[in-house]
Amino acid sequence: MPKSPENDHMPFPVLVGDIGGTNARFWILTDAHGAPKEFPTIQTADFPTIDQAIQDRILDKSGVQPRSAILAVAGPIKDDEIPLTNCPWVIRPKAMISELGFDDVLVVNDFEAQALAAASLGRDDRQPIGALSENSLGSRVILGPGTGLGVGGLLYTQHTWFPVPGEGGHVDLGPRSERDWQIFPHVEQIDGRISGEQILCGRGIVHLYKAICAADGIEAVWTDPAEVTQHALAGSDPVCVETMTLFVTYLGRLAGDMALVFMARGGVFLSGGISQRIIPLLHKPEFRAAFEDKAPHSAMMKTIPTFVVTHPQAALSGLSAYARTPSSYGVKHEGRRWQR
Ligand SMILES: Nc1ncnc2c1ncn2[C@@H]1O[C@H](COP(=O)(O)OP(=O)(O)OP(=O)(O)O)[C@@H](O)[C@H]1O
Repeated sequence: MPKSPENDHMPFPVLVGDIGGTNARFWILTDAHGAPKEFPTIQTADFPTIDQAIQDRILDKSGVQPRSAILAVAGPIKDDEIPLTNCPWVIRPKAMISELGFDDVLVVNDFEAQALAAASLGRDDRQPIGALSENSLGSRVILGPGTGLGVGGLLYTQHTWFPVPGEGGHVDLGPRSERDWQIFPHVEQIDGRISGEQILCGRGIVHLYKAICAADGIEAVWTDPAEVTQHALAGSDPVCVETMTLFVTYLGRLAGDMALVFMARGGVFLSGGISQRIIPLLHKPEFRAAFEDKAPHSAMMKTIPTFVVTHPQAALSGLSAYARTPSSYGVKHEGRRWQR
């Protein structure tokens, strides 16, 4: 099993990687200060193993042999073999050390990487939703609707950022308004319940759209989430407009709940593939209204800023910030760091 040395930094050059189901993205940091060396995004389907992808597209192209790797992956890290969700790649840190020449490999959760980004992103890397554009040095939350719904916390205490990976996308989402009560009986359930991820992700958009059609007794036309958002943005289909109005309402409601849990005075950050594509819809009043509608704490909620993360490689930026100044972050190494 892996060793558990805490608080020592990963030796440079460091390969940072964000390994998703569809795409894998990598940078090499040669030292703690210089700009990262960037590489084109790799489609995971193009290589049978992550090791081949790293060898062909990074090591053979770079001229720099990284000494260590920090990889962010979707899913739990429990063993020496880490399978990825939605892709046949398996991360084998021991083989990366013996065959690819690394001395040190750390594997973290993808929403931990996103949370690290929320600690370090500058003003140019985010767009405020609502009137508040500044944020204080305080705990934060990151929510990412994409293929699923990822949620991460970022606690700030004792001058240190502690990312908290969790499964917040699977909390219950309940009906609230009269219209919700008409629609929710038609939303597809998972084991008899409606979790956040049943609505607040790509396939969730289609679930919600179909539920509205069923509630109103009309025929569903669209089957792709991108079709629904495009018609909502263009105002060309009233059911799509309602779907996305309710989508941002429920996203605001859940974001507000997570802000309450983490007392996220430093703000809530929306990441994932969908948030950036629906920014005009998030700017409509419903998102913030639902976010703030948290009696008896509505006044406090009005003081919490909300942002869309616009940095194209937020997870890599978070991992890089950690690699450069590890002492600013409380990132657990135990059980997920392997050394030569
Ligand atoms: N324009 C759009 N509007 C709404 N949903 C979209 C749009 N484009 C893509 N999607 C949906 O977003 C989801 C993909 O999100 P995202 O790009 O965040 O993936 P991801 O989970 O980060 O992927 P990976 O696992 O490869 O990192 C899919 O369900 C897709 O159908």
